[in-house]
Amino acid sequence: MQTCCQFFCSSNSISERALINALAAAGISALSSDRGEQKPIILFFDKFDDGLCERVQELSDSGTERVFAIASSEVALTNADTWTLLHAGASEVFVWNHSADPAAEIACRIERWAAVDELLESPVVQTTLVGQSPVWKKMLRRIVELAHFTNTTILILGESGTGKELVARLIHTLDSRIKKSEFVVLDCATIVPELSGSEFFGHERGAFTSAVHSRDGAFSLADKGTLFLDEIGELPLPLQAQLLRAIQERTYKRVGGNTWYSADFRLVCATNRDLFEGVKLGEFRHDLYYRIATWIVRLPPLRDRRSDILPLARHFLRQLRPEAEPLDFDHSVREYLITREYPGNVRELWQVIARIVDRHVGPGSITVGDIPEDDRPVNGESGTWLDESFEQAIRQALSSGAKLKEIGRATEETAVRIAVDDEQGNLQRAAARLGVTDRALQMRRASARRSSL
Ligand SMILES: Nc1ncnc2c1ncn2[C@@H]1O[C@H](COP(=O)(O)OP(=O)(O)OP(=O)(O)O)[C@@H](O)[C@H]1O
Repeated sequence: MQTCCQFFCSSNSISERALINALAAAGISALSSDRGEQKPIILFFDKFDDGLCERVQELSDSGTERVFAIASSEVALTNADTWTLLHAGASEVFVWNHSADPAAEIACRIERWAAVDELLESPVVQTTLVGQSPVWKKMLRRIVELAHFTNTTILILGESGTGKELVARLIHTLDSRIKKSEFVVLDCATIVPELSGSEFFGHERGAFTSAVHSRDGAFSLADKGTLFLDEIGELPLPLQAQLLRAIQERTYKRVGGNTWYSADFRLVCATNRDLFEGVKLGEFRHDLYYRIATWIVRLPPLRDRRSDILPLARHFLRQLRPEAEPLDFDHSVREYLITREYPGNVRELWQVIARIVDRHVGPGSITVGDIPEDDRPVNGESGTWLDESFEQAIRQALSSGAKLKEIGRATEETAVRIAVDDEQGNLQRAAARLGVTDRALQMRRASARRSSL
């Protein structure tokens, strides 16, 4: 498979041509100039220094998601440097001669990343889980990779309404096991303790008074499929003990039976609780925790991905009016949706849109009059952006040594980025929101790009 990357060499010990030839032999065509494309980038260096780190940071901040930092020799890279580069945003850091064929190693990684990105952009992902914000995409990329290339156990953490169940279903959909079977959901918050054994393990006929027939439980139903234990943080301690063996060994006995059965399932659990805190408080068994938390994925709350609000709102609008002509929100409604608080996260946004749709009539855009009275901001609620969190951010900037010019520039750049993201790249609309001309916005963006290079 022919793959492509950008390539920057600041090494004197290996010639750029020799590296490009080695990469080409492994099927990677390396472009040595910056074409502004979102290709993986290889930074080849002789010496770790602050400049290298800043370069990695800039690339990663500007949206380049795959950066290789490759040292020409072991002396160029200490362990501490490796971690510093990873924290700055590098996806991979290694020494060129760490293996017999380093170019092939790079090719393997690029190939995997390309496969993950292809899945990420596929209709099955894009039409179920809406969101393009960097924090969301980063999380989703991890999910997609785990779902498709492994059958590992995954614990999904996140506030209520952040999409945990949807993500669990996506994991099942993308699971590449041959002969994959069902997605089985068990809500641990609603299990009646007396019937819990039967719910999980099934029962034999006559196992208890109402057991007139034998019955399969969740472990059996999920055989060759996925078992999703929702709200696992609500599971009472005695039940946690009962589940240990079945989860560890994938074997269980039905209630009232003596035969051991085995079930081959992928386990996905979700909770909005801080499970690790629960372990410390003795509310959640630590041995169970370590069995379900092979991989932990944290879903961001909606307030941390505000640029996804409008795309989500438009997605719900289409879902709620499948037959109708496409509609959009007018400027004030867009502003309202973006700035409103959503303690119930995406579910709350869905409900707001559902209420707006209930009220809307006519073919024109959705306007503020469509927002139900109870959802409208009370007087004085808008314009509260100069609040404590704003002060806190400025305080942090000052205490980390940032000067007024730098703070001003960062604030402007952030406002521009948010407006452009919120308006999905429509520069005219972003300029109108920012109160500048299109041309002024374009110039600002160009100068921000230049200063980040
Ligand atoms: N990224 C998303 N794209 C589209 N719809 C979403 C997204 N995230 C959540 N939703 C929708 O929001 C609602 C809540 O999602 P879901 O039930 O998966 O959340 P949850 O985290 O499991 O909630 P809870 O903890 O309360 O069970 C659903 O209607 C779901 O379809």
